[in-house]
Amino acid sequence: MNEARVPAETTTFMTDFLRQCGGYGVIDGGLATELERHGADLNDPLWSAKCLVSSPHIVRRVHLDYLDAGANIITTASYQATILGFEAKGFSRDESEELLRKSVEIALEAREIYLERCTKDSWDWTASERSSTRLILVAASVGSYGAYLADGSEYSGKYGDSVTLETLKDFHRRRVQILANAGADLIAFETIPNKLEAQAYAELLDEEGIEIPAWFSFNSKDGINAVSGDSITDCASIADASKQVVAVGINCTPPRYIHGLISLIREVTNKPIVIYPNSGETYDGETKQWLQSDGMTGEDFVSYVSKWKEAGASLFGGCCRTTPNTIQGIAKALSSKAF
Ligand code: MET
Ligand SMILES: [Zn+2]
Repeated sequence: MNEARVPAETTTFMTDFLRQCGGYGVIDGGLATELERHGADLNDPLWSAKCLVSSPHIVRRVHLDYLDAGANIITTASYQATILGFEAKGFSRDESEELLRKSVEIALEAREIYLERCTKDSWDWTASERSSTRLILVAASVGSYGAYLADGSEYSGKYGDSVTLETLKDFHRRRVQILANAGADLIAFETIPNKLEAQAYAELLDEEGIEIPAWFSFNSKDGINAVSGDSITDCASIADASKQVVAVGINCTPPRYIHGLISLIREVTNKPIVIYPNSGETYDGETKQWLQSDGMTGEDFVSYVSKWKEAGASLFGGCCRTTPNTIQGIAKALSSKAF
């Protein structure tokens, strides 16, 4: 680890942000599934990144809906945006890189529109003071190699023996560089299925001298391990060891597993814990449909947020199939508690 290159402000980036927000941060909810609710057809290897090409206005609209719902952090539509993915669609290398930048630009634009609107709408001094101090971060989403494969392997984490640490680093390198230089405040490495990919991200951040911080967020389907079977404590330890990682956690995982996972992660790190579960429904890759399963519903999910905060998490949002309503519920639940 080349600590000399990690800016001093990176170390305290998230704790400073959380302090300024009153101790916790609200993240947005599902982006891709919300784009679908707005009529986007994402049945495509690019998934949500398809909208960067076909309907950037819907992406901006959804970012704005989440800001209106109370989110302090919005994540870009770059989850499944990759240079190889765009090239497979016939875009040139330059055009592909431009589309990555565009994902960040749309989110920055939404933030600007939102803040401007707040200032205009404010009718008294108190309101304008409040809106001008509302902190909003743009997190550039990076989905896993498995997400690019678009074969559901971000939910198995099994890439086969031919995929090595170097394969993963080479796959993500240019994409991470571009997103880091596009004006985002941090990188959200999301739905990380295994240790190998976490290690690849940690090494990339270090070797490429990436100047913005990052969070690492894993997914689980048993409440103990990442989806690949690697233990969640091993995964979180890799995140803990990277100076540029400012929060560690779980996303796109059923709400019923979250409490236990927070406790496991807390055993190996003192970094802020980020959680943004999915709605608890399960995705059937064959039929391409979401199925309601037993356990918590979206409403229960919101009522558990304060428990998750007590267990040690400090950044809360939603993943697939959660909506601006979910985020509004989370924001309300947190603001009504005296923590
Ligand atoms: C499969 S997890 C997807 C995460 C991404 N940020 C989204 O909400 O679209
Ligand atoms: Zn998800």
